Amino acid sequence: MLEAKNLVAGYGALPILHGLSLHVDDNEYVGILGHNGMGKTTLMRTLIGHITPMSGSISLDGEPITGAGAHKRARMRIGYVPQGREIFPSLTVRENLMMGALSGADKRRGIVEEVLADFPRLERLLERNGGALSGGEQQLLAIARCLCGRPRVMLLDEPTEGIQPSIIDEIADLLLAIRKRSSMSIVLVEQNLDFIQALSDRVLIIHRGKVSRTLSAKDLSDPDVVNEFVGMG
Ligand SMILES: Nc1ncnc2c1ncn2[C@@H]1O[C@H](COP(=O)(O)OP(=O)(O)OP(=O)(O)O)[C@@H](O)[C@H]1O
Repeated sequence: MLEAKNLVAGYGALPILHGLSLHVDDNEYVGILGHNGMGKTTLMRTLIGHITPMSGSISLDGEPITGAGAHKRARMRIGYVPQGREIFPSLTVRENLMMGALSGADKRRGIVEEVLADFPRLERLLERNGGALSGGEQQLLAIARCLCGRPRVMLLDEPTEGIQPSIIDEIADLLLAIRKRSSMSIVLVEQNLDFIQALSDRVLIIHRGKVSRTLSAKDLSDPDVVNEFVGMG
């Protein structure tokens, strides 16, 4: 459904991705692992349209979207939850969610309420400013805001970074429940091996700007594999 072919992308004249290809099917959750600085965030920013690749192509259902900006991609229902969350700190939780609904393709009334049904912790905080939430609550808000745009594919960049374990479990349970009842796909960049293993159908190892290997979630239980290909074990 989402397909990237031979992406070369980076900053200025310096490529960070060196011919990276990947595809994500409907309802598939694909994890991405790699050392710091290997280009995981650069990949996400290229997929969402913040970075225009120097060469290569990106398509959604066969339609080329390589040159389309982030707003068009949101309308095409590619959602992005960036590393560091980037919620609006001076807007309330409710207003943050309304912004997410506005940027998406589906402008139906009631979307915010539908999404909130999965986020009881946020329902209690609706009138609080985003900046006054804990890190974990902000992460939940960033995911909920993205879901308000009704994404077909959600790009999630290190959602567990700096988050308390109970909220990490909530996020994992929520994403697994969504997979059961919708066809949404996820591309998940993550350093937390337990989390990526719990959620991913396949895990791509990124090394020097390319996919160097594809692992099954089961492979991640093998410390030798993890040491060899990820160096995090
Ligand atoms: N705005 C920028 N301008 C120039 N170089 C950048 C910029 N952002 C990132 N880089 C460089 O691109 C390389 C890849 O960075 P990227 O953030 O994609 O890596 P990453 O795999 O996501 O790492 P991390 O796990 O640390 O977030 C790094 O060497 C980084 O210094």
